Amino acid sequence: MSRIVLLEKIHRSAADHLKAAGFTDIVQLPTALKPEELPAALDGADAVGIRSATQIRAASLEKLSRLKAIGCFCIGTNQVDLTAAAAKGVPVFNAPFSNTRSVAELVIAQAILLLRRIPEKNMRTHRGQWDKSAAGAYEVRNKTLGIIGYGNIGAQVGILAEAVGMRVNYYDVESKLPLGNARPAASLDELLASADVVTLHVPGGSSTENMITAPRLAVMKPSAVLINASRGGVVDIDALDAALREKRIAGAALDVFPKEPNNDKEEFISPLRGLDNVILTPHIGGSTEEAQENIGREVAEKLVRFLKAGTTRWAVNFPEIRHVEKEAQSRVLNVHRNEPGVIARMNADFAQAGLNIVAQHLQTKGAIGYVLTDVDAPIPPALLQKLRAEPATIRCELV
Ligand SMILES: NC(=O)C1=CN([C@@H]2O[C@H](COP(=O)(O)OP(=O)(O)OC[C@H]3O[C@@H](n4cnc5c(N)ncnc54)[C@H](O)[C@@H]3O)[C@@H](O)[C@H]2O)C=CC1
Ligand SMILES: O=C(O)C(=O)COP(=O)(O)O
Repeated sequence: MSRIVLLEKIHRSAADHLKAAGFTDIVQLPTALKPEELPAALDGADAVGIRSATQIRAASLEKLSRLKAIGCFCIGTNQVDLTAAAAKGVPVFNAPFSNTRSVAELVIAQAILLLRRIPEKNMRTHRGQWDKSAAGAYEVRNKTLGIIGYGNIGAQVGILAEAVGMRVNYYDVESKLPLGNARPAASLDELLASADVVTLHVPGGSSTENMITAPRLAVMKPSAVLINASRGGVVDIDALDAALREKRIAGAALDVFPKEPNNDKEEFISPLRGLDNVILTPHIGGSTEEAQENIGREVAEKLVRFLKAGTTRWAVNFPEIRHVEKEAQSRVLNVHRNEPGVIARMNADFAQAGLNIVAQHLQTKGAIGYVLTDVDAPIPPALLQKLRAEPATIRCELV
């Protein structure tokens, strides 16, 4: 029976779904793990569930030889080395839409709070000051929202922003169909210069690392505010700190940080702590009851389908095979290097063992080939060994 380890307080809906599907060996841990803690914690694990904080890089994957699947119980997957995982025959799943709305609602709330200077007013009122003044406080109506990254979250933020009367501009590296009255900007700087509220919704990783630096912040209006609920590395935090302290921009709301604590015992360290015009939240953009319950169920279902049937629909790094139940007594899962002749040789091995193939499902993605073969007989251990010994084989197992 497969062992599944769930980290980072994944919602109980995940364990409930896994148990209902017959998986009883479930280990649940409340925190993220550091790379050096992974081998011991995941010893014997067939699948692991993480959220955004646990980094699974190539070096860790090398040590996790039994691991067959990774479930990211969130949207972002930049915390996993997707290429290294695919090369080890490990599909990675996520929940690409489940917390979109939660992030979009938070961003709209932050836009309103920042333009009304609520963070400062809140701090002052807590300190006993009665700063009843309209100076520098604005409605969001008729203001321009600049969205960087017009994907699932960015587009939904745009729709909600129009509902409160904002004009919406967006910038994306891909050509995107504008929703509502949103308008694409010709360049990042054009978008930054036009916006009263700038909000970031790009993926993390090397392509967006330090996308917002001092020269980019200098293009923004002094009255504008910046919201980042994407990934901490997207903004050069020292440059932002300087821009805020020198009042070169009016405020910021940050939900994500270059360095985030792994658990609630570790202190959160940031130069932005204590600034009155900044909203800081502990990476809770997607942390609503609704989103977490949905995510738990959705990713658990993907893991169940993979562990029980080998199907990989919605895997983010792997050839996708649509869900089909086992159509015969045995199903052989084979991950291999995508090169000519592999399937022919494999099928010859089945034929030599006197086995008739009932159904076969093949997909490839880049360097990786993936095939499920259904046979109406038990698979002899010698055949399994032979298939595993094929030079192009990365992983070959019964499901
Ligand atoms: N704060 C939180 O709790 C949460 C944060 N997130 C973060 O939000 C990110 C975005 O999520 P989705 O909208 O679902 O992803 P998505 O993949 O639907 O959209 C990302 C968009 O960014 C665009 N993009 C990529 N590189 C770009 C660049 N250099 N410049 C401009 N545009 C670029 C893509 O073309 C795409 O349209 C996730 O990758 C994740 O890191 C997601 C959920 C919760
Ligand atoms: O969904 C995402 O990408 C997020 O950033 C949310 O991460 P979390 O599950 O809250 O650690």
